[in-house]
Amino acid sequence: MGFLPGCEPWHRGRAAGRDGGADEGEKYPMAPGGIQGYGHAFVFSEDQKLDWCNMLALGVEPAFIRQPKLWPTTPAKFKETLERYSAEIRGLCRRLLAHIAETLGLAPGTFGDMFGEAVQAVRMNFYPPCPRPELVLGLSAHSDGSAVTVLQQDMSCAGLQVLKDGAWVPVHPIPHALVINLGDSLEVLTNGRYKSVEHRAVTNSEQDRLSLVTFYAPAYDVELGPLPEFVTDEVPCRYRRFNHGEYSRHYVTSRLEGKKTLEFAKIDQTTTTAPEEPCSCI
Ligand SMILES: O=C(O)CCC(=O)C(=O)O
Ligand SMILES: [Fe+2]
Repeated sequence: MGFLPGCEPWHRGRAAGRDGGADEGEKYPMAPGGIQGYGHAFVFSEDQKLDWCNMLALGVEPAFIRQPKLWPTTPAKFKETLERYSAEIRGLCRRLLAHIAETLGLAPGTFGDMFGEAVQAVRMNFYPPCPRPELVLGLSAHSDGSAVTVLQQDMSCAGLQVLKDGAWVPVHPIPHALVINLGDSLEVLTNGRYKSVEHRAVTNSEQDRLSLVTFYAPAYDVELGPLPEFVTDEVPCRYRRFNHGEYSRHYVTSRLEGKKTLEFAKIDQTTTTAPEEPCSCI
């Protein structure tokens, strides 16, 4: 699979202003505090050190989350290409979730049935070469607020790293391979059996880098909480129940700071007194 032909030139050439024209991205600005459009997301203060990344972020499904004015009109096939790509990735996410359910001893349709009309968003991250890569990250450490994330990265250089056993491990691009990250929804639903992966992107001084990322998450009105199968005497309920839309809002209004966002849902395990009501799970 190519790197989304038809969309890449927009991002790599035009958005960076290197075709001699105006920066196309300025036509689709991400509003302050917004999450769709072109610019910097997760910026909440003027003195915040910005990540070395320009992103074009677009809600794709369901249709009501789309902001058509923020969809680039050049190249002409941008919309058609992104829609075709997104439909394929949507099918892939559904299949992945069915297999993930099976690995957990659940019926394959468990997540599909639960997620309703799943939310799908895409982000094209562009990391320009950075003269001092040791001073700034391309994208700060975080876990994704999705259930699964499908990531396509530039073949020309590595940049993605995952945190494994306390060390940052590079995820080297493999030709024709997609990277699948588990997101926070699955960590909550499995009561921590599966963990959302903490990851970040680093920059380099030599080359720019692109990544194309699809986030696939439950519909906003879905209530999440650990499934009863994963709550036992040995593994008590670690997350409270919450509405996914509520979590999404919390996620996009918080800085990227490791897995801190998930604290929103965590039950404090250090309390020794029994909760007044037993943990109510789905
Ligand atoms: O650029 C990358 O490889 C990471 C992107 C990422 O983690 C994200 O957009 O959430
Ligand atoms: Fe991510």
